[in-house]
Amino acid sequence: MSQATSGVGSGTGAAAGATTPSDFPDLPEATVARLPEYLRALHQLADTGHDTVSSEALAAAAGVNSAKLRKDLSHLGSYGTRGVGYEISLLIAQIEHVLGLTQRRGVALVGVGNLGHALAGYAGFGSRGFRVVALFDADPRLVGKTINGLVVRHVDLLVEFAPAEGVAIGVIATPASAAQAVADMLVAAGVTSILNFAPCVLAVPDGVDVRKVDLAIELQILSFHEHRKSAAGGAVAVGAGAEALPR
Ligand SMILES: NC(=O)c1ccc[n+]([C@@H]2O[C@H](COP(=O)([O-])OP(=O)(O)OC[C@H]3O[C@@H](n4cnc5c(N)ncnc54)[C@H](O)[C@@H]3O)[C@@H](O)[C@H]2O)c1
Repeated sequence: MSQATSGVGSGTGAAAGATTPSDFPDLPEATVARLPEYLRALHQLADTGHDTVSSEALAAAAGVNSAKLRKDLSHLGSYGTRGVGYEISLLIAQIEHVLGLTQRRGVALVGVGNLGHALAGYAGFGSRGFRVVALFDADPRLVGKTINGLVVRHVDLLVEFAPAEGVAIGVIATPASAAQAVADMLVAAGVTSILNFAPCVLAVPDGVDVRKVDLAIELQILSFHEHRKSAAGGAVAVGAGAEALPR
């Protein structure tokens, strides 16, 4: 099993269409996590009429340093051309190929409360290679409702319907107390990739990948940096914009 918290994540040597993820068995996880950033930046550059981009400009657009970007892309066999840079369309095709984005993957959302409802209507999935194909919830008041053209089914039907709907990735947006049971259902339905928004650790069998998104963790990390900055500045314990918690 692999479980990770997100926070993050041409003059090409290898032809884009000829590569598969198994061609890159040693691709570092940190590089994989940065590829979507490069892809986003490359699409933006292509949309604004650019054909080529220097490593410095692409690195700036992706928010990384250019040495790291060149190293990342060298793992894919992309070295750019001196004086020209990377050919944008080729690099897009290659990164999409490595990330397996050449086919649109079906996503099931489980839990369509505040967060799940918002995710169900998120246009960014479609434009980035994903399609929400099924919605599940346990609340009888939600079951049968249509959200963004999809009918909410009872979660008890997940194992039956997920394979039929071509679900490749399950997104859990239920309370933490329900998340493990939902993960078990997704696994029973043959889903091997799970994005977990619930604040808990999931136990899954080998071969199932779980990524966790937790905005509170990101805020806590920022809080640590705020805390350190105020300590360095000799400020009082409660900094600007902060309020003491009740004891
Ligand atoms: N990761 C983040 O950054 C982040 C941000 C906000 C919320 N969350 C988490 O996301 C989850 C959802 O938050 P929310 O605000 O949408 O809560 P919510 O209460 O509005 O929605 C939860 C939904 O899950 C459904 N549900 C409960 N048990 C279920 C089950 N066994 N099977 C299927 N559906 C079930 C409920 O009926 C409800 O519709 C919570 O765990 C919350 O802590 C995470």
